[in-house]
Amino acid sequence: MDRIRIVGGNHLEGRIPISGAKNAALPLMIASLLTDDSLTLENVPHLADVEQLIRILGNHGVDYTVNGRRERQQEGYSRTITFSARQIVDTTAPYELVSKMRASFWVIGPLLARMGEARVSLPGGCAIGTRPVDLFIDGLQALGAEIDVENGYVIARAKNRLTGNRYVFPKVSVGATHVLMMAATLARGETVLENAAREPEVVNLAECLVAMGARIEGAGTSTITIQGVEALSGARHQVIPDRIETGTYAMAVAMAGGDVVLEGARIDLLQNALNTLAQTGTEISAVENGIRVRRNGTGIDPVDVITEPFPGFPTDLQAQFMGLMTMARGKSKITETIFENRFMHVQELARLGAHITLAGQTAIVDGVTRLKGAPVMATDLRASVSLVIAGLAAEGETTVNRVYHLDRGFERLEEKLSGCGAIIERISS
Ligand SMILES: CC(=O)N[C@H]1[C@@H](OP(=O)(O)OP(=O)(O)OC[C@H]2O[C@@H](n3ccc(=O)[nH]c3=O)[C@H](O)[C@@H]2O)O[C@H](CO)[C@@H](O)[C@@H]1O
Ligand SMILES: C=C(OP(=O)(O)O)C(=O)O
Repeated sequence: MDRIRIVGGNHLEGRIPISGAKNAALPLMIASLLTDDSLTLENVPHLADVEQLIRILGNHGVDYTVNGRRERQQEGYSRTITFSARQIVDTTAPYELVSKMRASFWVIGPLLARMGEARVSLPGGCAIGTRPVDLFIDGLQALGAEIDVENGYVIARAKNRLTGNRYVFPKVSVGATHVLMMAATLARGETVLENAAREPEVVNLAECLVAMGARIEGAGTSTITIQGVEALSGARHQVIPDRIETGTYAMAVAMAGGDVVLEGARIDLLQNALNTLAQTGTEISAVENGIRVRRNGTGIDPVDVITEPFPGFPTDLQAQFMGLMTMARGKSKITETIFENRFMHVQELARLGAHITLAGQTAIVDGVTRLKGAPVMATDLRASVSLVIAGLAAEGETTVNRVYHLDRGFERLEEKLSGCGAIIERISS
């Protein structure tokens, strides 16, 4: 199993290219199931989750070409991939595939809308908490689907096409918003989704669906209106830059000190997190085609955060921000409201010398003046990168084990950081 070895202490100076967003690419790839035409996606990140979803879509009959070639490209950052679901050969998404990646449950929306049936394994829990699907089921039922849950599978049928309806989400769900929006594009009549997620990834998906011929208004607000159409066509669409990768490297610069331009990053995608980072004493400015992040010689001021749906502070940056706060000049409170078990990095940060106590959904971080390198274990995607951030400022050597978590969501992390002067390498074994 690969490990990442870091020797802390170097400032970061230079440029880091920001990749396409994992959390936008995955639903966009799934949207290819809605049409028998080709969907070309530009700026698709080269990540384990993307490769896994290619396998899952392949099981349904989706073919793909990478930059015009059938084989997967070994070199290069984010790629252009064309997906073609000319024929859906299987409407079942089996446990063996869905259990490997939670987002694959989302195939239920397009399969049901296009084929009138879908049989999709329940995703089950994951390290950061339970991942319920009640809102997906409620919402699809509101569109007229008949749904049974049997033997760990959600079996959905809509033999006479889905029918538009008004659905009010009882709580904000990014995944259920993606799925209901995709399903409603092919439903009969109008669907109004209220209390919908406003995340940039929802907007990116809506724009792609519109390019495919869907009629959608209001994406990015909490009310999305969709007029169903008979069929969707192919399109060419670009994945937005990854706001979580952007925030992660911004926090890495804040932690290690230095001056880095995040190339291709967009401030509007993570205004709240950048405002929070600015309060720590980090300088953030817009530059041509990117964001400049600087912290030189000043200490890190403590700032409290509460994770919230967009436009609030994202749960996917909570662990990284906690990594930064471990060396702040005082106490900060970090409250997680989205997932019930997203604090597994606390124990590992403590191994590096961090002082953190947990009180329910809040972590109280008492900043220390130095961290010391140690072997640590990645427990989930964002937790693992918080350990990398801490390792960049820790004295001596930190080894992050179970790097496959990082490979789900960070393209060429060690190359991007070492390109800015960090001592970081992957040790393959
Ligand atoms: C609102 C929010 O911040 N969503 C995050 C969530 O999206 P993801 O789509 O994974 O999760 P949801 O947005 O659906 O979940 C938000 C909340 O709703 C609950 N829920 C969800 C579906 C359901 O049927 N029933 C239910 O109760 C979840 O348990 C959670 O507490 O994780 C992603 C990966 O970390 C993040 O990128 C998203 O920003
Ligand atoms: C936890 C994440 O992904 P997933 O929801 O696919 O597990 C994430 O992107 O931080």
